[in-house]
Amino acid sequence: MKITDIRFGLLKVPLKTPFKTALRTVEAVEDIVVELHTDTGHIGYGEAPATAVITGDTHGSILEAIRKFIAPRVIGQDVANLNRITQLIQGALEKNTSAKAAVEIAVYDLFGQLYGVPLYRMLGGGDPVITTDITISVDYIDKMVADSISAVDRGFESLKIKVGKDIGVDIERVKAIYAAVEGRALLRLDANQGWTAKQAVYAITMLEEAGVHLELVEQPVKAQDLEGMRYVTSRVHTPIMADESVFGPTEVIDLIRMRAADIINIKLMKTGGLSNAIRIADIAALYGVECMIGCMLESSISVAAAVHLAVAKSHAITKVDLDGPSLCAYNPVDGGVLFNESEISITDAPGLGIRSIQGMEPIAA
Ligand SMILES: C[C@H](N)C(=O)N[C@@H](CCC(=O)O)C(=O)O
Ligand SMILES: [Mg+2]
Repeated sequence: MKITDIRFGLLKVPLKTPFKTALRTVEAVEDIVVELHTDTGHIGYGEAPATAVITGDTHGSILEAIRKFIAPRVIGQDVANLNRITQLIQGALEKNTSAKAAVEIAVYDLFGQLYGVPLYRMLGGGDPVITTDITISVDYIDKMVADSISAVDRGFESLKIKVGKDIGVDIERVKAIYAAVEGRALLRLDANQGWTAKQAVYAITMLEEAGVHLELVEQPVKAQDLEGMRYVTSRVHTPIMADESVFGPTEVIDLIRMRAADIINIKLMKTGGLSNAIRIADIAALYGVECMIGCMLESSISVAAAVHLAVAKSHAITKVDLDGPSLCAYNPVDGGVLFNESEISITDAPGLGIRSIQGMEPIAA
């Protein structure tokens, strides 16, 4: 099975409700879809969101990186040589992790199709059902409490509460939500870099002393502030998770050696796809560090790849934040992984199992 062509589309799917973090507010998923065509007629699918405030990637940069640097290396390659292709993709240019991820995901999809089995089995197998949390956007306290109760009523047992806007209000936000859902859901906080190290220690300590149990706090301080991450991690009881601070395997090794976080959030759009995500899960497991699998604002195309990875690497990936498809007003994908509120399950279809994608605008190759 040889890769013969690469095609692009723009996928726009409105969100059920605006997604608000300390970094940005978004009303729709607007992602670049990549199709890899082959001489056997099989098509591999990938997807890349333009999360400029986190990865630096824009629609323009994703398309340019693939057209000029990645596609010339990938076209003509035999899908059976998976490791050679992933090396070609990763070595095509620096950074541009979302572009690399979209193409890598499509190659792994084809690799599964080549052997006629779902991707997670090619990655080592596992139990093909996982449970995700759901994000509660940062907002007025009453709205966040109502959104949290509604999520718990829909069956979510883990809530990812966005904070990082105003330290005093953040503490009140979390106390109010905890009082409303205590015993029905675990709370994870994500400050998306919105606090200083001292503010983070203050807020987390206040919540600990008030008896609010938090499963973890994600990325309390600026991405580059690894000393700040270590400062917070060493001063609170609540586990601290690194998200924007770590993209690839070498950063993960540095972070673990510094003891700058207790948990790592792996996202395919930060790692450049599955090959580095697999490395991170294996490195973390070696050091006995737990991982979360997360996503950006992505539909069920690229999130499907993250689900397959989570199933195959469940010894290392113990926490799941793959709520992108649940945040969308509808699922544009026919086939693929099944997203049913908190429960995500994989079918027996080969690769990612995607049959077609509705409502894409074609983009010239
Ligand atoms: C969607 C997911 N639950 C999430 O919160 N992901 C990111 C932010 C993604 C974005 O801004 O597009 C995170 O910070 O964990
Ligand atoms: Mg995060």
